[in-house]
Amino acid sequence: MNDAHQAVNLCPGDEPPSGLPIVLVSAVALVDADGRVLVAQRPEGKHLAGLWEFPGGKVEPGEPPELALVRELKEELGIDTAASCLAPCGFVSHAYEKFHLVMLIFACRKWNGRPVGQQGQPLRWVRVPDLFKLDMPPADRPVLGLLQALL
Ligand SMILES: Nc1nc2c([nH]c(=O)n2[C@@H]2O[C@H](COP(=O)(O)OP(=O)(O)OP(=O)(O)O)[C@@H](O)[C@H]2O)c(=O)[nH]1
Ligand SMILES: [Mg+2]
Repeated sequence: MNDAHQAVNLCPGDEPPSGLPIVLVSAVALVDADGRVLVAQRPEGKHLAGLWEFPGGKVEPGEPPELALVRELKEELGIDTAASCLAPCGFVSHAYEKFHLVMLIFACRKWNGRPVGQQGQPLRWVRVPDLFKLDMPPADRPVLGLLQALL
């Protein structure tokens, strides 16, 4: 056991603040009746184009994260849901080259409508163990562990 007065360095990899802007994103694990999760392929021309992601997007200033996600799900997938249908799962914090991403992850099992990529982005329903085989953004890896534990 650690002596309370003893200096310990538990996090030797910690670095000083990077000065990168923080970007807050809300994203969702949309879960169907078979326990599969929806992923979308990021459109051409966007950061990390071609990778499979959890639908969602940037939280606007003053916007509650749940409402940002309800808005994004309408814009990106054409489905309707509500803040009360979003269960917080966790978050990831990841430094990209030009910004630091803080992404809140919600699970959602109730929505109206059939998800269709509104910018033509391909969609796939994937079992959680199979998510590990997909090409996803580097920030998303810890999310898979979260989903494995929770779903
Ligand atoms: N939606 C989403 N964004 C992710 C994931 N993983 C990840 O690193 N991101 C990053 O989070 C950032 C913001 O996401 P976004 O591009 O969906 O934002 P958005 O829908 O508001 O798009 P816009 O800025 O073109 O309007 C992007 O740089 C994206 O690469 C993920 O699983 N889902
Ligand atoms: Mg988006």
